[in-house]
Amino acid sequence: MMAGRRESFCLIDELASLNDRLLFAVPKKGRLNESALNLLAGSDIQFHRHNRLDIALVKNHPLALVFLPASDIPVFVGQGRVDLGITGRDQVAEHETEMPPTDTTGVVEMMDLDFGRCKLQVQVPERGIITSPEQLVGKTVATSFVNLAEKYFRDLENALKQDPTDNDDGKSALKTSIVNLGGSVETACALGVADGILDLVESGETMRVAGLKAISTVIESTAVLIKSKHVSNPSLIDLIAARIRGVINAQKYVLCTYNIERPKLEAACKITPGKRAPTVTALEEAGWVAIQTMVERKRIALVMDELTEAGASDILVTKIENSRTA
Ligand SMILES: Nc1ncnc2c1ncn2[C@@H]1O[C@H](COP(=O)(O)OP(=O)(O)OP(=O)(O)O)[C@@H](O)[C@H]1O
Ligand SMILES: O=P(O)(O)OC[C@H]1O[C@H](OP(=O)(O)OP(=O)(O)O)[C@H](O)[C@@H]1O
Repeated sequence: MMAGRRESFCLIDELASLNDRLLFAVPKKGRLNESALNLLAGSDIQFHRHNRLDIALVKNHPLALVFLPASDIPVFVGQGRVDLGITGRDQVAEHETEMPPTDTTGVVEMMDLDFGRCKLQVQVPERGIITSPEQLVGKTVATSFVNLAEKYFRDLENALKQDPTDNDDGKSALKTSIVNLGGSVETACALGVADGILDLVESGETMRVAGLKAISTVIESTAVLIKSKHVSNPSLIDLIAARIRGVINAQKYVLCTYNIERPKLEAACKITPGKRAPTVTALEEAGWVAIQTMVERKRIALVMDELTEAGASDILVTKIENSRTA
């Protein structure tokens, strides 16, 4: 209790002290929280968050972080109440299905952040008789993505109505009912709440353990940086975006250096073309050059094999701490 009284920060006081600070929404919990915070740390956005307070002033920029559920971030940014945000593309799509963007509302996607990769998939019991989403028409589907589910099944229902090959076994008149669940959606079929679900899949482990299989993909998602259509300080937004891009590129690429005889240079450059072009430096030893180039981290083992095959030697791979590239 004493600690609570000593640290008597409250949301209203913090809001009053925001002045002209740009507001940046960050997922307050869940799957995107840790990676988003790592991205801010890598971008040198320094803040101290008081216990339970969902606003934190950034020490080294005229910026304040607002910690919100990932699903609410498109609402705040879309209305221009918050300038920037990190959330999933699936959450943006869910919001925009309910509230289609206009010239002045809705969000602008600035950057793919390369984490939080998952698919929103229609799933049904593995041992059941349903093998296609059309067979779910007229049945019950549980999800946290009610707007995307409504749209997906309304579109399916309309397509079935218009299908001339449909010998109308009654499906065309049917309406699929969508049940809104807050979480643990994968339990809905086993517990008799729904015939199928619409839920996120990353590794597939949750789906497998629940005895479900995917029969269709509604959307593929990653975390994205979004901005509002009413940004107050575009130069600060650009600075923050450039820093975040630097951190992402540093995570995505490694620096590869190697030596090669000049006649083999052209073949080697085809293997490692770099982001713009490889840096080629003459070596003291006649006929040899050194190459320095950025390579996608996920391809580096294959690239090293191919370089060795092409005659490269002294291949070194180093981590990039940060970067600014076009
Ligand atoms: N298994 C996963 N792998 C990768 N990304 C995921 C995964 N599950 C969710 N995400 C991404 O993280 C976002 C937030 O999902 P999460 O389940 O963490 O929500 P949350 O903020 O905890 O909210 P709640 O649990 O209240 O629905 C999703 O919209 C999606 O973009
Ligand atoms: O394919 P997987 O790697 O198993 O991940 C998929 C699971 O992750 C998410 O749920 P989360 O664990 O965040 O909890 P929730 O069910 O409460 O949303 C999602 O809703 C799936 O249930």
